[in-house]
Amino acid sequence: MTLETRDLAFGYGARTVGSGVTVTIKQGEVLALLGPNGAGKTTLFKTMLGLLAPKAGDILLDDRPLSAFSRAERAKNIAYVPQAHAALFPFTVADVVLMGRAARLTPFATPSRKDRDIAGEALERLGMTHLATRPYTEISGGERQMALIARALAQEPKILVMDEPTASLDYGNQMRVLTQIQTLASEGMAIVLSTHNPDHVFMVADRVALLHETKLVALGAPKDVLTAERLKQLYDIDVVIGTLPGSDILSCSPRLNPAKTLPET
Ligand SMILES: Nc1ncnc2c1ncn2[C@@H]1O[C@H](COP(=O)(O)OP(=O)(O)OP(=O)(O)O)[C@@H](O)[C@H]1O
Repeated sequence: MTLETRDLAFGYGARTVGSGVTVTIKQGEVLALLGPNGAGKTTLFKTMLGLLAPKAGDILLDDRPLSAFSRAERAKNIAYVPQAHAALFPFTVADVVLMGRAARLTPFATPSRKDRDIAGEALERLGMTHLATRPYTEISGGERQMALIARALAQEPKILVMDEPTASLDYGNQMRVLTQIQTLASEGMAIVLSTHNPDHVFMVADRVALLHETKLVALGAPKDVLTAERLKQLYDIDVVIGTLPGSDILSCSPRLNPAKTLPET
């Protein structure tokens, strides 16, 4: 299954946040989206998911307009992991993950043994089984993030869209989630994720797209796109990029500049 945007413009009300985004995400591929705070990554994702109406352009799922798919059909194919927010209702973690099965149930049907097993497997995959009976309102932000990833896996989607999936996770869970992303892609899932960490892009992404000043300024293999010049352009930070002894994965070493002040927001 492929998800494609053609000359997509997106935004809120009268305001266009970004435009001219043309990209195709294919089965088995990890595409990372990188861009400064406020660049429009979440807005682009919500538009690609059909949660926000496009301002211009097209979104196609397997060459068919996304708008031609029912909500249930979309949910069977595409799962979304939003950034974790404070929860309102004290569902257990197991129930939150089971909600990922909703798109696969007929109206008013209750989840079957199989649905519970799949939700249980998703929790296990992320090492979350010990939290299954805890209220979702009484776990940490990082644990909520992991539960939302498990919920998306329980949905058994073909395409997974993840908004900063490692943002609130400890170092170990960041690597566990990145490992799962790699495994899911090798099993054929298409994954689009946003991140603020270029090292994570080098670790798992096949391609990276850079969103800057309302445009997609670059799209390609991480080693070609994520250069010191580009990162300077995006973040106004000097970095050295290279491989450490014993590793064949590129990583960034930023240089701190005490003379620099914080930009005004
Ligand atoms: N609900 C909204 N209504 C109007 N404008 C919004 C809304 N949500 C976000 N924006 C604005 O749209 C722009 C893009 O926001 P968005 O959340 O998509 O950026 P982002 O790249 O995901 O940022 P971050 O890296 O900080 O999460 C920002 O200028 C933001 O202030």
